[in-house]
Amino acid sequence: MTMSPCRSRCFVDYEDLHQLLLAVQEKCCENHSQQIVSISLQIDLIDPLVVLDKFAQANTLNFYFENRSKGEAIAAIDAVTKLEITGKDRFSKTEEFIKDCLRNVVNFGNTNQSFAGMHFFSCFSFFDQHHQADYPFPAATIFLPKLQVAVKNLSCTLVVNNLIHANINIQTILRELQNEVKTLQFLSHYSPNIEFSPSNFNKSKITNSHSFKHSVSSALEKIASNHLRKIVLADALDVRAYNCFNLFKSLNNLRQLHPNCYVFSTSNGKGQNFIGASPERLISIQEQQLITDALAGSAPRGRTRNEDAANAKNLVNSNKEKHEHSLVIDFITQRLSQLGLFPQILAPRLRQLSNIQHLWTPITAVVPVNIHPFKILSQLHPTPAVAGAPRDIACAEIRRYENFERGLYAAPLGWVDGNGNCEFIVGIRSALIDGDHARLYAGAGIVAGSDPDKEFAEVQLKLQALLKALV
Ligand SMILES: C=C(O[C@@H]1C=C(C(=O)O)C=C[C@H]1O)C(=O)O
Repeated sequence: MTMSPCRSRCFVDYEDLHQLLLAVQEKCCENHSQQIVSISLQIDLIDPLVVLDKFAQANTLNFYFENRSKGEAIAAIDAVTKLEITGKDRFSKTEEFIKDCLRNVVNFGNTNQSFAGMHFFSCFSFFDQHHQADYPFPAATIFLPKLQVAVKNLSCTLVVNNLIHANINIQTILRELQNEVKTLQFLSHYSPNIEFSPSNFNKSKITNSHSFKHSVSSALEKIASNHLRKIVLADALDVRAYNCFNLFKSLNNLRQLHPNCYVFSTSNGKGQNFIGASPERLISIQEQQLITDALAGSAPRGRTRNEDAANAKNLVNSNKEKHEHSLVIDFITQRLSQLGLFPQILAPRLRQLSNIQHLWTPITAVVPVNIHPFKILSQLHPTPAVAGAPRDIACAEIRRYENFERGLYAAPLGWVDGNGNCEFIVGIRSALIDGDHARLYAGAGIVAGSDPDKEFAEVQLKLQALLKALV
């Protein structure tokens, strides 16, 4: 038995792996079938963003997810298998896809590590059908990556997934793994030196300020006539830069400027990326413990400590903001209860970000093993934090008021493993990047008492914070 020391922490028993792959292939030949072999290895600490930069190609599906305050980051590169679909049953179809893959897997290596084993990466659009025919992402994408590097609590895990069948060359798989491990070993010594040099750009508005405020006033009339209680209206900003946007640089800026947000990026394999820094967790499940955020009601951060405290106090005491917030809590608890869960509402608190602060109420529940995370996603998305109430009426009105496709904006995006652990966030404060062009998105919740000027200012505040990170 040969042990190949490839780095200080990573030992791959290539002989054992070779035997396993041959045995799996033999079975595949007998049954005329395919099988996934998922190899998990502990490796030296490496920045997953550096991995994304090194391995991501414009023509592959890639995913990046980082939560600095939790000490977690994941890069997922290229797909072993994927599903891209549209339509109402997109959540149940993606659930079936995962279940099919899980029936067909053999694990190898260090499976007790955090983020070991198969993880699926997924993004959805806000609506299940696009009105813009050439919108570059499907309504649902899910993929199992070929290569995944994840960090949690300063420990780093490499997962390499392979599809084994009769015609695959096992030697090639082993050689590729050796090369990947070698490349990662080299990258672990690499510390990116990213200069912050804003590039030249031109901005153009999708909605002018007058028409956004007009939409808010019109929505307020509908709220006054009881047609609606809340609607979230978004604005988009188009930016054309002198050079192509640098994904790596933008993500690095985002994680530095918004250290307590989820920084994310997902690609469509055709050259477009959807990226952002979102404060809003849709669901996170760890060993059946679910946590979700009711996040709605906002105020800017103050320029001084006193101003900041005054803004926070006004926010916490505002009946209008509290009403906007409670609509989200009510919806989430109702939906979780309909699934047979028993939601617990934790104490309300403030979520203070670098530029803005929000009312925030975490809600927890225990998830029975027979309820898949995607069932919960399909129940919760979209919450009144990004759509409104009643939900269906709000969604129909959003289509009427907004003159652009929301696409992946304000929709679920995240990962799920084979044991029902997952983390999905809401893709707000986000941008669609296409070469030298970016479309930035942000919105604000409108309820009785909203002021069109203030709502417009809130959206601009969010857009400017994003723009600062991108260029
Ligand atoms: C819709 C967005 O944010 C949502 C709207 C908020 C509000 O209006 O107070 C607060 C948090 C989010 O739920 C966005 O940032 O695009």
